[in-house]
Amino acid sequence: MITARGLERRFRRKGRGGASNEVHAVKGVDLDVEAGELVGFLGPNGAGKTTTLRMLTTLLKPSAGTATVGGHDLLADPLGVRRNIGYVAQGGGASPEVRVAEEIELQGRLYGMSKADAIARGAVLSEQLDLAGLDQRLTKTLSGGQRRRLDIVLGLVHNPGLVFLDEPSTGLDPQSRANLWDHIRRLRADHGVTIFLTTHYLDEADALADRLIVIDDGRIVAEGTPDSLKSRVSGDGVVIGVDPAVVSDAADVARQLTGAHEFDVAGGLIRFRVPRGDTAMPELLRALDAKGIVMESMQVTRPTLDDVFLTLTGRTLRDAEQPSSPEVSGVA
Ligand SMILES: Nc1ncnc2c1ncn2[C@@H]1O[C@H](COP(=O)(O)OP(=O)(O)OP(=O)(O)O)[C@@H](O)[C@H]1O
Repeated sequence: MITARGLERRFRRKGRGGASNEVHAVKGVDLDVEAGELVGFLGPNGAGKTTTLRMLTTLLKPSAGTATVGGHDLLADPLGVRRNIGYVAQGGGASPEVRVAEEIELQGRLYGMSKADAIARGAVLSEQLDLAGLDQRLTKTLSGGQRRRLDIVLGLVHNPGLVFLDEPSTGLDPQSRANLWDHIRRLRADHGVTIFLTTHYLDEADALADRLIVIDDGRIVAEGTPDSLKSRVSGDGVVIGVDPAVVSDAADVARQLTGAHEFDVAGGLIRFRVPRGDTAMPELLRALDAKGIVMESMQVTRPTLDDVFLTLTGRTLRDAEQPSSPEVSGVA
C-alpha cells in the first residue's frame, strides 16, 4: 500500500535580521505498509511525522526520495494517489456553518460521486461512527469527539483503500479517545481499510497499532509490533520474594534463566529482567521447586513504549517534545 524510499524534506526559515537557515525536517525515510495493516507512526512533537504524512498525501513536495502510495507513484501520478487515499488532517476539515449531511455530501461530490451515492455512503459511515441522528446539526455544534468522527467520515466517504489520520485523538477527553479507538479498529475490521496514523501518545500507539514505526529527529529509529519493540529493548521486569534465608540460592536459580540480567538482591526480594516474563516464570517456579525453595510473591511488569524510546534515543518521549515552529517557507 505504501512504499517510500529516502524521503526527505527541507524547509527554509527566516531568522533574525532576514538571515535564513534550513530545517532538515525529514532526513531520508524508508517505509513499507502492507494492505490491511493499521500502522502507527510514533514520535515526539517536531520529529517529522506530519511532514512525512503531508509528503505521502501529495500536499508537500519531497526534497528527495520516491514513494508509491495506493499503487500510484507520488511524483508521477499525484492525482492517482489523491483519488485512492483519505486524509484526516490534525485540525480536521469540517466547515463550522454547514450541516453534517451537507458536508458529507459535498465531500463525496468533490470526489466525483453522485449525490445519491454520497448520501448512501455517508449514511452507512455515520451509522458506524455513531453520528446517526446528527445529520441536520451544524458542525460547529458537535462535541469534540463527534467532530473528530465526522472528520473520519469525510476522509472515508469516497471509499479509499488507504486512510491517513494525523494525530486522531488530540484534544479529546479519555473516554472519547477510547471510543474513537474502537471506531478506528472497527473501520479496519469491517472495511479492510489500511490505516496509517501519526501519534505522539504512547497509549494510543500501544492500544491501536499492529505495527509501529518510530521516528525521531527526521529519521526512523525502530519499527515492529508494540510487543516486539518492548521485548527487543529491555525485557520484562521481574520481582520475586522468598525467605531471606534462601535468597542467594534462589538468585542462583534465577540466574540460570535464559537472558536473565540486571540482578538486584535485597532482603528477601530478587529483581531482574528477562526477555519474556510469561515464559520465564513457569520455568523459574519449576526450578525453585526442584530445590525445595518456596516463591512467596511474584510480580512481572512489561516495559512501556517510553522505556523503548529511552533505550533507542537516550531520552523519554516527553523529554524529547519540543514546541513546534511557525511555518515560513519550503524548499523543494
Ligand atoms: N512549513 C514549515 N516551515 C519551516 N519548518 C517547518 C515547517 N513544517 C515543519 N517544520 C519543522 O519541521 C520539523 C518537523 O515538523 P513536523 O510538523 O513534521 O513534526 P511532527 O512530528 O508532526 O510534530 P507534531 O506532533 O508537533 O505535529 C519541526 O522542526 C518543524 O518546526
